[in-house]
Amino acid sequence: MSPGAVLAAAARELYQRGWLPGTSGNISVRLSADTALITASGRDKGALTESDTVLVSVDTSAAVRPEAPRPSAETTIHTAIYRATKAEAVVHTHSPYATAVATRAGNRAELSTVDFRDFELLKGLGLRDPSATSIPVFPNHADVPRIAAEVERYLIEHPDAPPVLLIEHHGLTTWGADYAQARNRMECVESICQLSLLLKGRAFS
Ligand SMILES: CSC[C@@H](O)[C@@H](O)C(=O)COP(=O)(O)O
Ligand SMILES: [Zn+2]
Repeated sequence: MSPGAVLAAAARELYQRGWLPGTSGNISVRLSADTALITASGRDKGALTESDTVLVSVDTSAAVRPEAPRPSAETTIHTAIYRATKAEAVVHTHSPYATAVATRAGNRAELSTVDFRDFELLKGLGLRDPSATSIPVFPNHADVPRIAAEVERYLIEHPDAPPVLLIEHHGLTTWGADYAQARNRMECVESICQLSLLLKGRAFS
């Protein structure tokens, strides 16, 4: 399968799980040192096809070909992650439990963190110490490049940060060495957030 067909099939699968409602969410894979393929903006992710993907520059976040569809509105966040980490794939969802945790834990104006401890699924995140982690929660600025700049600065200043970020009132982003790993991490975090909410308050200790 071509990278575009892989992205489209991935988006359809995440949509079926209920994690990309109402055209939300975006996925990208790195294709070379300076390029990544990302989902086009505003498309129904449950019906995505290969033609709904766009090649963008990791350096500028712009589409490589001017006639291409408009890339995701959140392309700058993906490219910030590619510049700041060794990620080869990035997944952004509006999965409900992670979004609820981000919204309860966040601070509208400033970066905060949410701490998780002792969940077996933390082992799915590739952490040096999987017994606990601190996930950053970024303010949901209307200006997406401002979110991206804060993400890039945080990841450069915290090289051991988990491959996960939350955006308040918005959603979840994970990344990994390939799409399968990024998606698997997303599923682990969504499940940890669900468990945290079931356990009421434990995510906010
Ligand atoms: C449908 S509202 C969600 C969007 O504002 C955005 O957060 C999102 O996840 C999808 O944006 P997109 O530009 O389609 O990649
Ligand atoms: Zn989003």
